[in-house]
Formats: sequence, structure tokens, C-alpha cells
Amino acid sequence: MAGTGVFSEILDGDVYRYYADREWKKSSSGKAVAIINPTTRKTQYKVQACTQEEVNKAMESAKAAQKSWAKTPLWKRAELLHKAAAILKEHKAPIAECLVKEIAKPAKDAVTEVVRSGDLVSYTAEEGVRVLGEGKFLVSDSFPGNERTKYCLTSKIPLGVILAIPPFNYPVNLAVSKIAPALIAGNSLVLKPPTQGAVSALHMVHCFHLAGFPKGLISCVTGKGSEIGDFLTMHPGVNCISFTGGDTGIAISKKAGMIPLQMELGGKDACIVLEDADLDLVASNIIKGGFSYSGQRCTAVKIVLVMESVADALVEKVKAKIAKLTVGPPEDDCDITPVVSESSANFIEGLVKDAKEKGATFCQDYKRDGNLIWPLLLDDVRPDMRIAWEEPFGPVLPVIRINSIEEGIHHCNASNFGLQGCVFTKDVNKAILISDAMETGTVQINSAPARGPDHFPFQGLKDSGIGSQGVTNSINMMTKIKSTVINLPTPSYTLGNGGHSKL
Ligand SMILES: NC(=O)C1=CN([C@@H]2O[C@H](COP(=O)(O)OP(=O)(O)OC[C@H]3O[C@@H](n4cnc5c(N)ncnc54)[C@H](OP(=O)(O)O)[C@@H]3O)[C@@H](O)[C@H]2O)C=CC1
Ligand SMILES: O=C(O)C(O)COP(=O)(O)O
Repeated sequence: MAGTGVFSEILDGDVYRYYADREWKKSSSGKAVAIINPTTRKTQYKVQACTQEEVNKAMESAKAAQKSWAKTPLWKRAELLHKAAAILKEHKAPIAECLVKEIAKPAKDAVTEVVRSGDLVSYTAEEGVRVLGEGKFLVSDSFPGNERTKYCLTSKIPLGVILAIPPFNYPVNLAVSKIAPALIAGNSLVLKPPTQGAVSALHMVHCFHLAGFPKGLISCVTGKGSEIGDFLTMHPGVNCISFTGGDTGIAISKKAGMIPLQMELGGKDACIVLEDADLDLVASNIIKGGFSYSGQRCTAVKIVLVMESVADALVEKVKAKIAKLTVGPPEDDCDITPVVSESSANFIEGLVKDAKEKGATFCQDYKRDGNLIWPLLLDDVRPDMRIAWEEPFGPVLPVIRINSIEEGIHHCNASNFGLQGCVFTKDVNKAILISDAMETGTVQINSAPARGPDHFPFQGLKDSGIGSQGVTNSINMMTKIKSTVINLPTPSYTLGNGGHSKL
């Protein structure tokens, strides 16, 4: 159970402690932040509201700890990460329980998130040993005008202190996808978990604590982003920010100093359906892509752009599948569970009302009970409706009927987002042309958008992000290249087999 057994030390009365200097601490603020269970809409957990002084202290400790961590052999860093991964997987049940209670993730998906996170940490340890164990050797005579007098040795060095800020929808997985690359590369890390999801994240951090990472290397400071967010992101002790979330990321990137940024932000992933597509395959992927975790994924299918000639048939197939989705509490492992907050449900409802007023066809009746919104397919959506452009982050999916592929591509590219997209057709040549024309970080051919497998590059164009994630890219992003150049007084050429260089 959450907060019991090995996790009992992270709880103080009914408030979870924050983590710094290898200790679980109570904030001197004396204040707590409530975490509301999306299903019951009652306070489920409480976490510390950390102060600016506590953030300062965590930054100082992170800076000091990073220096000795960078001197720890790579294989030892990897060993500790493997240990943390095993502990995380061993404790998947209590962590999954937190995910169910804090963010209403369906029970089975909650377990999957923890297991996937353990796998990600192990994979990062293995990949780090390979990627960071190699550098480059360059010689000067390949550039015009140079003799072979300079040998350049490059290696990847850590950046320092990484600030990691994940969103509510994957508070464990999108935290470890930042923590593991940071640590394997020799950085230290300060984590600011999302408020909804903070307790799951604290349990995950305790698994790293149990693995034995040194004092100060990892800190987890809790509190509302609106209160401590700016102080964290503008802190002079931060050398890199890895953020996943919404428009907040755009504001952060304007305020942050001259440090590397990794931003994974929102998306309006389009699903373009051509006339020759396998409509059963499309319908299954629309269900998986549009409605899993109630549409609260940045990579969710957020708009279907289907050729008019097959639209009726596709809509019928999707309707039939929606009718089979189970709706209810995450504990019962329902397909559709309450969205994360009342304000999110209100926002979704606003998009639905706007579509209604402007004449969209409702394939189901709109139904809502508290934060629970029944899955809804909106047909005949037009570009003047908000839902054609805005991401609901909920179980509501618009369909726009198109008369040409160009129309579909135009709609996709007119979006301010550019995360992923997908195209369904049996004609692979057409699919490649469409993929090239879509202004998104990834295009999936004949499958719904998805971030995983976690070692694949993951990036957004336009307002969807800066940089690229995925295990290898994150390791590279959290390092910098350092060169050492050996300057020879005279050119030196190796002559190869049988040759003799006169010294
Ligand atoms: N591209 C991607 O991979 C993903 C994108 N998203 C996008 O994120 C949005 C929903 O997620 P949500 O968690 O609500 O996103 P938010 O941007 O609201 O929050 C993300 C994180 O930022 C923190 N935060 C809030 N304000 C600040 C601030 N001023 N400075 C620093 N940090 C701050 C939040 O903390 P707190 O919770 O305390 O407010 C949370 O940890 C959607 O738009 C979705 O598309 C979501 C997941 C993945
Ligand atoms: O945060 C998100 O929504 C993602 O990064 C999507 O991940 P997924 O495609 O694995 O759900």
C-alpha cells in the first residue's frame, strides 16, 4: 500500500515529505498542497509546499553532489540505475495505486506505466554505457589549408544540475525519462513533480533512494508550479531544463537563461485516412489513439481527417467500438475514467458546447458526471469550431471530412502544434509523400501516434517543443561536447602497412 512498508518514512502524519540530501523532510513553510482524487473529487493526499530557501538548499546540494558523481565510473552509475529499476518494478503495486488515486489512470495502465519506467531506466543505463563510453578523434588535414598537426579528442561531459518538470499524465514515466539520462551522463537532478501525480513521483524517488544514490544527487521538491515554478526555472543554479507539459513550457522558454532546454509540449495529432485504408485497422487505432487514458496523452489522436468517400463507413465502425468502451472508476480498470480535474472537464465541455452551437454532428449524446465525461465522437466538424484546433485532453474526438489529401495536409500544417500525426493507406509511396509533407516531429504510417518504444526519437515542431527526447537523444541533450586538441610541432602522417616514417 502507498505510504506503508518501505515507503512509510516518506509520510509524516497525513502529509508526504519532500526529498533532499538523502532525507525525507518536512517543509518549514508549515503548508501543505492538497491532491484531489479526480474520481471522488475529495482530497486524497497532501504534499509539502516547499519554500524558496528549501529550493536554494536543494540546488546547492545538487551542485556539490554532481562534482563527485561525475567522478564516479560510468559502469558504477549504470549499476545503480539498474538497481533502482529493479526496486521500482518490485514496488509497482503501491506506485500504481497512487497513479489510480491521483490521476485516475486505469489500474492496468498504471501498472504498465511503472514497469515501462523500470525498463526505461535499465535501457538508459545500458545505452549510456555505450554512448558515453565513446568519443571522437579528428585530424586537422581534412580541412583545407591544414597539415596533419592537430589531433582533436572529443568526449561528452555533463551539464551540471538538471531541472526536471514532468506533467500529470505520466508523473512516473516522464520523470524517469529525464532522471535516468541526467544521472547516467554524470549530472545531478532536481525534480519538481506535477501536483496531481506528486505522490506517485515521491514513491518513485524513494526507489532511487533505496538503490543508494549519493546525498544531494537527487532532490524532489513539491509545491504548486504556479507558486514555485518561476523560482525553480529561473534559478541560477540550474544548468538545463527538461520540461513536459502544456503552454507553461512556452512561458518557461522565454524566461529561462542561456541554458539548454528540452521541451515536450502539446499536440493536435491528425489522423489522415485515405480511400484505400483498411477501415477496421483505422477504427481500432482511432479508439486506441483517441480514447486511451481518456484522451489525456499529448500523442492522442486529436483530429480525424477522413476522405468523404469512406467517412460514413469509418464513422460507423468507430461508433460501434465506442459503444463497447467501459466508462467508470479507474479502480475497475474502465477504459474511460474521470479527467484529471474539474477545470479540465469544464474546458472540454466548453469545446463541446462550441461545436454544438456551430452545428457538429454528435455521434453519441454528450454526458458528464463530475469529472467523468463519456466518450464522444463529433462528426462534420468545420474549421470555424474551436475543437478543430484546440486539444481537449479528454475523450472527445472531432472528425473533419476532406475531399483531397492536400486538404488534410493543409489542416494538419495550419495547426500551431506539430507533435505527431498518422496516415492510413495501403499505398506506401503515397504515405511517404504525405509523411514528408506533414509538419510534425513524427508521422506514423498505419498506426496511431505514440511516443514509445522509449528509445525512439520523440520531438515536436512549432509550439510542440524544443529538442528531442527518447533515451539516446536525452542522454546527448544532457551532455556537452568537450574537445582536447593535441598540437604537434611538425606534421605526422601514418603511412600504413609496410611504410616507414622517417623520424
Ligand atoms: N508533449 C508531451 O510529451 C506532453 C504534453 N503535454 C501537454 O501538457 C498539458 C497538460 O499537462 P499539464 O500537467 O496540465 O501541463 P502544465 O504545463 O500545466 O504542467 C506541467 C508541469 O509544469 C508545472 N508548472 C506549472 N506552472 C509552472 C511554472 N510557472 N513554472 C514551472 N513549472 C510549472 C506543473 O506543476 P503543477 O502540477 O504543480 O502545476 C507540472 O509539473 C497538455 O497541454 C498536453 O498536451 C502533456 C503530457 C506530455
Ligand atoms: O505525455 C504524453 O502524453 C506522452 O509523452 C505520450 O506518451 P505515449 O504515446 O506513450 O502515451
